[in-house]
Amino acid sequence: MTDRDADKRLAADAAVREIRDDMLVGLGTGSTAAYAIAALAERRLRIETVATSEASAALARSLGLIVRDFADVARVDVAIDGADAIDGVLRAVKGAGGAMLREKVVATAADRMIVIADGSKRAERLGATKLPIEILPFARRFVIDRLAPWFVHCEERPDYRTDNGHIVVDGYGWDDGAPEALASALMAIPGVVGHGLFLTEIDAAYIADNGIVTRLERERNPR
Ligand SMILES: O=C[C@H](O)[C@H](O)[C@H](O)COP(=O)(O)O
Repeated sequence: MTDRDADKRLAADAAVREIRDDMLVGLGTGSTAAYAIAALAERRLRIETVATSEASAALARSLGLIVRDFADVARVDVAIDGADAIDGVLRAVKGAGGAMLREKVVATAADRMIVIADGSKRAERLGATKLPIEILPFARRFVIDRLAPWFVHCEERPDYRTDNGHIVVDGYGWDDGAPEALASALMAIPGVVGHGLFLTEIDAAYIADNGIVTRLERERNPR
């Protein structure tokens, strides 16, 4: 296990310690979230889960966790998920694994949303990280054209579909001075179904650097 993987596991273990019997837990997607899923399974709590991707659902079930269909769920107690970049005020970019739309739904449904990460994910500025945008395939060309003013360049992921059957375009070189404006502008383009900017959803983060876990809490939750 690399140091980075060890830190992912430490952050995941710390977050999973918040989980209690009878909770409904949102399972994130990606390599860090996978450590949380494994840690949850190891604890053998009396919990149920919902998953933000088919991959996480399959992993959780293979480890013996109960995974409910989120379509039948209105709220979640705690969601635990990774991030591609997270800043000091708990704003994040997610979606390198293409799961950002379901992740945002589950994060918003959760009373408490916890990000887990190794220290490489700390970011002074979010704009240095590519921003994934999920797009209705029908609107592909139209949306890419409308995205152009907001990014230095955009790249469509080749031969790729999300669990929702959509395509993903990664936007590089974006102005992170007013991310709320970018988030609103993206969602105002018909055919954009989601994006990886998480500006208000995250309540806490456990970030592990070289074996030391730091917990960050949102001081004032504007939701
Ligand atoms: O779509 C993927 C998710 O947003 C992941 O949570 C994110 O990309 C972090 O993944 P990892 O823990 O593998 O770096």
